[in-house]
Amino acid sequence: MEHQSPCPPTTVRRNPHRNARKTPSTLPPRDPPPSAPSTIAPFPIDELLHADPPPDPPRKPQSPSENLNVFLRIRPLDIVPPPKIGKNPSTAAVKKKGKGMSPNILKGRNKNVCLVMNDSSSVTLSAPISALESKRAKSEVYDGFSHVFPSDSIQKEVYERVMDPLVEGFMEGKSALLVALGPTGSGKTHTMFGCPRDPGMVPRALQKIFSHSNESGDSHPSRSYYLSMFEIYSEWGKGERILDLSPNGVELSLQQSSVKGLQEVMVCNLTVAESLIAHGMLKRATAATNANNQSSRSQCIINIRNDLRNFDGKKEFLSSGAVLTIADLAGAEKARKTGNQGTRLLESNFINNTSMVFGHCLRSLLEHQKNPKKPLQKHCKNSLLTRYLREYLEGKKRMTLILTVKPGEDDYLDTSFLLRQASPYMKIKYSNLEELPNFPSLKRSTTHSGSEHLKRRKFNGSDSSLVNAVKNDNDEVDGNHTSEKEAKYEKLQQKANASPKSGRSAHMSMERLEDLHTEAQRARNEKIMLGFAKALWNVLKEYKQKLTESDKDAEKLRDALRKEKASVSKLEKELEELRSCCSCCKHPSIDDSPPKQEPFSGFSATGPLMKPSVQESTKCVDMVHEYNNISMEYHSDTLESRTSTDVSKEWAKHGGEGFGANNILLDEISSGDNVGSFSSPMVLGTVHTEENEMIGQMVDSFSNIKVDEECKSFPFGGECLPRQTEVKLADQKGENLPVNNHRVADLEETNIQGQHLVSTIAGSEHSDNIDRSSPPTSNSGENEKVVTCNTQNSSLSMDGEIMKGNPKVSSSISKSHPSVVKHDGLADECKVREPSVKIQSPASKPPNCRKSRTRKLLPASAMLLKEFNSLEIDAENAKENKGKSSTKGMERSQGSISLLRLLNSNVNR
Ligand SMILES: Nc1ncnc2c1ncn2[C@@H]1O[C@H](COP(=O)(O)OP(=O)(O)OP(=O)(O)O)[C@@H](O)[C@H]1O
Repeated sequence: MEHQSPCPPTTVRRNPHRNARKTPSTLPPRDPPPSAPSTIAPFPIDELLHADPPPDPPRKPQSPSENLNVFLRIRPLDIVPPPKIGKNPSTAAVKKKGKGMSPNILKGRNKNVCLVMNDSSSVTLSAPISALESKRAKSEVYDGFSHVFPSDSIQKEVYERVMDPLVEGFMEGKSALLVALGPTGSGKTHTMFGCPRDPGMVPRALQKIFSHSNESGDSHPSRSYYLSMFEIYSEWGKGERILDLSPNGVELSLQQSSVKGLQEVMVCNLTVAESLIAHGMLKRATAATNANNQSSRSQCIINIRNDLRNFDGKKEFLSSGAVLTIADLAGAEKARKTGNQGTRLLESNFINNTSMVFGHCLRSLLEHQKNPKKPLQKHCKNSLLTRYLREYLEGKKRMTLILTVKPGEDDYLDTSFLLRQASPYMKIKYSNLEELPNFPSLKRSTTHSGSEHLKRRKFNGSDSSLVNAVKNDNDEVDGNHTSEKEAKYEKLQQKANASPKSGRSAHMSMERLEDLHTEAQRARNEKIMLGFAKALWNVLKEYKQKLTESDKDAEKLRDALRKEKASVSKLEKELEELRSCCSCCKHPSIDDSPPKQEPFSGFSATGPLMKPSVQESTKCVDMVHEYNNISMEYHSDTLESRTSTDVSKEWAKHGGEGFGANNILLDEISSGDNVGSFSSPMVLGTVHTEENEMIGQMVDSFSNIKVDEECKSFPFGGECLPRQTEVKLADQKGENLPVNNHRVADLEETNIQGQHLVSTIAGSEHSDNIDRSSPPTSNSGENEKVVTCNTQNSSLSMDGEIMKGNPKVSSSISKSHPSVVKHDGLADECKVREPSVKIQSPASKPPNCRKSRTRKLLPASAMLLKEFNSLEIDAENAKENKGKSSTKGMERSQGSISLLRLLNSNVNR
């Protein structure tokens, strides 16, 4: 029974291509595709899976004008799929399988594929039935790949096609970048790193590099390589981070397009390099998902830098600074397929976002190249990966892409997405960038338009004169000429483009041109550094100037401070001297330094009141002034310090000259101006010596005298001349009499002024209760009695009032004269003086005392008489006492006698 063979279920009639892209016309012509019809006839899938790949086209040398190389690698289909997370408890066993990275191909288990290889540069993507919305089949042809690696391709083949040209270029000094793109589990990591049994691109590249180095080790001893490895990851979705995958690597940061702090390990042999790579792979973040049991969760980047230090003199190596970069990106993944949750889901977002940004950058570059008016979008700044690969993504450096896909029907959407996204990249064109690496002028110009790249690429540099001109210009290090050099270089390129030449001479010229550009770059760097140094120098100069000014100001301040200190010390010295003088003044020697005629302001002898008296008075007036000074000193601050000896000496010195009535003092006292200060307890309370006591008594006596300005009876000068006449009379009458008795008797017997004088001495001028009826006596004893009686009366009669009026002053006075009370005569005098002082005190004065004051001065002779009496009493009492003061009293008595004699003689004259 013959059965009609049914229509094969796997036969799918697909619609004609809708989005299939023809090979770009700019691509080099490839071998005619075996069969790339627009409509694919139904064919068994087994044929597709197990059919031999079409013969590879002959390998052509990479043209400088070729487009972006995009390779496609199809992962084997029959690999044991990873167990579902959480459903299979034996995950560890599965992981162990996966770790072995040996494809466990289950032949015939899943023969439904969606991607078939048409030829070495094209594939056809057929949508599975389940994915079709309608019954109409859908297939897409993607052509134009640099090469398509079938599922059974081996690592070596991939390396030779993809990596080896880059390594060779790297060895020649050309930087290169290889990026693996593809959905999760598509074999990116396997392609890049492989396994020990089947190493991937990186191990093979290292093997090639070091084998080449070993072969030419003797001739190029200066060549060295540095390896660095880092990953960009996202932890808990908190942004991107960079981790150094080298041993002792730490977290890094990205500045501009360079990773700051990235460790570069110098590798001198393959073993070291492989161990570093293995260590980095162990350190790299991976996790198991439903799509891949060891899924990469980060973007891993490996840099191999070729550092060529010297030249061998024969061959010129331009590999200095060339970097070979290999990037294994984490594959885009769908949460539905991976089953990611939580952290894995956040990582998926980061991975998908990075892949999307990467694609945006390349698409923007492509659009910009198509239409130069369209600006290059700045998508690179949206992720660390694109920022790091910015120069590549902006078309400044050549890069290579290898796409890994899974051919299964289940992976149709992922594969379709990747092919649709990446197939346009094949149209990205590169100018001759690799031949002119790291040229600043070129870097700037490439950002403007792609047409300039073409111009540079066509440059053959055969015009040696122009090259020499540029070289000569480059010899100048002056940075100002660098821009001119660059301009000349641009002109040079334009002229060279106008007359292109080919062949070996053009290539050599290009190499020389590279040297010139290297020198130009050096000069530009020097210019930049020179400008920076100048700016820094200017700033330092400004700071130095400011510092100098500040130092000057500080020096001025220091000088001023020194002066101030000197003045302060000087003042302190003066103060000390004054203090020492004060202490010395406590024991002044008047004999050695007689007081000068510089009256104290409050006791000035040259005041308006005293002027007429000075002119008209006799020497006695001068003596009064003399005493004025003495008294001034006495009352200023030497009152308490002057010893009896000093006073006696002064007394003896002045003899009859220096002793006299202190008119000014009297004036001041009687006017009440200085009563307060004069009668201050502080001053008077410090008087303890006999001399001070005596002087105090004298001053007190003076204070009793009131100058009657209205009566004009001042005895010595001016208006008081009548008194002086009366004094003369008294003097004429009592020549041989004792001075005291004579004076007192004369005064009391002959004129009213005498009585007035006596009463004034007694301080009874203003006292109404003084007994004025006491009869005067003519003998000395009576006189003395009268005086005593008068004084006693006055004192008795005054005491009560005064004590009431100013007990404080009275108390102070009594304290200041403690010894006076012991002697009757002196006590009487004191009793007389005490109330008189009190009478003159402000407290006892009437309110209008100052306006209606009367000044009445005693003749100096009267006062001297009074004092003389006291001295006599002192002399008599001295015998009863210890005898010390008697001698002094006698001296003073003698001085007083001589003084009185002199006074009398002056008066007589
Ligand atoms: N060409 C191949 N031949 C044999 N096995 C392969 C091939 N490609 C991938 N595999 C296997 O597939 C599994 C996943 O591969 P790999 O981890 O390289 O995928 P991936 O693209 O890096 O995934 P992810 O993006 O998640 O890291 C590995 O077990 C690997 O051994």
